[in-house]
Amino acid sequence: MTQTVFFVGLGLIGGSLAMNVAQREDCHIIGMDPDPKTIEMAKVQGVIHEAADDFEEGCLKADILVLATPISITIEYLQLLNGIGLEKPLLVTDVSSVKNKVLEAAEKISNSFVTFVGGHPMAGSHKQGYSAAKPHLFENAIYVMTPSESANGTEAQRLQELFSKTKARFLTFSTQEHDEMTAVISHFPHLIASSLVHQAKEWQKTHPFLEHLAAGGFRDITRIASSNPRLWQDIFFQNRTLLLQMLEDWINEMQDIKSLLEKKEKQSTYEYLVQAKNYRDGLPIKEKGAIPAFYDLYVDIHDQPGAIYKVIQQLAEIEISIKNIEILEIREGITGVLRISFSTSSEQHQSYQLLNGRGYEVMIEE
Ligand SMILES: NC(=O)c1ccc[n+]([C@@H]2O[C@H](COP(=O)([O-])OP(=O)(O)OC[C@H]3O[C@@H](n4cnc5c(N)ncnc54)[C@H](O)[C@@H]3O)[C@@H](O)[C@H]2O)c1
Ligand SMILES: O=C(O)C(=O)C[C@]1(C(=O)O)C=C[C@@H](O)C=C1
Repeated sequence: MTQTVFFVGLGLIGGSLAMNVAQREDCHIIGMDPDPKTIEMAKVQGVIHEAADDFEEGCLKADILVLATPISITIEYLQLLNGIGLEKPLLVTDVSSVKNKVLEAAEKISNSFVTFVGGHPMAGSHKQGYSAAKPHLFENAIYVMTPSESANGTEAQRLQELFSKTKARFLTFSTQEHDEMTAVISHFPHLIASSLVHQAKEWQKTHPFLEHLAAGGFRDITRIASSNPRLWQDIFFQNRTLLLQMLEDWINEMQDIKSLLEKKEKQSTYEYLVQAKNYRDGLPIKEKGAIPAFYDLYVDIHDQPGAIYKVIQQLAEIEISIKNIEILEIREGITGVLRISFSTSSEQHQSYQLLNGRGYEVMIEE
């Protein structure tokens, strides 16, 4: 049976989800977005079948509503649902990175046709808008569901089925649990990344060459500071209480590290680093089903035309398929590092043997 899905907000997340739903044959998709170019692109690509200019108009036609707008706007839309004269059930979900106020607004909906199940696909990018959307964005990512009081397991199940093409892994948490965990592993790190960039900017005033050294580690740790500032302002203020608490903990921790350095406590400093390394190395990056099982190989290459092609060609000759390839650092005329990811450890080791044997500088991250 065909169901009508109404996407409000077709940016990075809404666009990527809609691309997955569009692969199904049982869905009619309506899209709404204030950006006319977005609507045009989504229509041309067959990601939406129809555009709506009005929220109410779309809701009246829909069986499922997906709110993929900035969080404060999502809350405003939820508040509008009471005033809409629905004549059939409407399953509502969102994609917000912080859940407490969204659920609060959803619990206030008295319209008996509406059931709300919160959602948060835990993958994204520092890019924004429909042009950055891609159907495989959520492959192997965790997709958190936060059902409201009135939802039974069936509705969450229905959404999982709707988004099954994403190949995400669905888990259910309470909003509190969700917001605490995302504060630690997503929102607070973002705040720190932005602060590190500010620190570098300050030091550049007295060290003009500094920006040219900002490669490798600095780039890795601050990539997310290039994200959409409006979106993150919203996230920080939606999760403000927890972030304030984490800042307190962080300041205390920085005081402890400062004291280790002041007192020249080399052994304790070493142990601090070892403990961090052990915890990070133990994160379930290679665990099947959690985050994708990638086996990485690092190959030094020279910044010369065809250098990357040559490496790939040699792997293709022995029929090794590459899952992902990334240039980590490449500066004019200097050696760069190619990170090649494979699906299996055996492909990783075979590639190591081959390239190492042919004189490449190769490293495996175990
Ligand atoms: N960016 C990420 O990494 C990420 C990851 C997971 C979840 N999220 C959540 O997804 C949501 C959207 O973020 P995004 O990254 O897709 O942002 P985005 O800027 O790429 O997309 C937002 C879209 O909403 C549209 N929009 C703005 N106001 C609107 C309105 N009044 N009505 C309808 N559409 C409107 C915009 O035109 C844009 O297309 C946020 O709630 C965010 O917390 C973001
Ligand atoms: O990859 C990124 O750029 C992200 O910041 C993605 C990220 C994250 O912190 O992991 C950011 C916010 C979302 O709510 C979910 C995912």
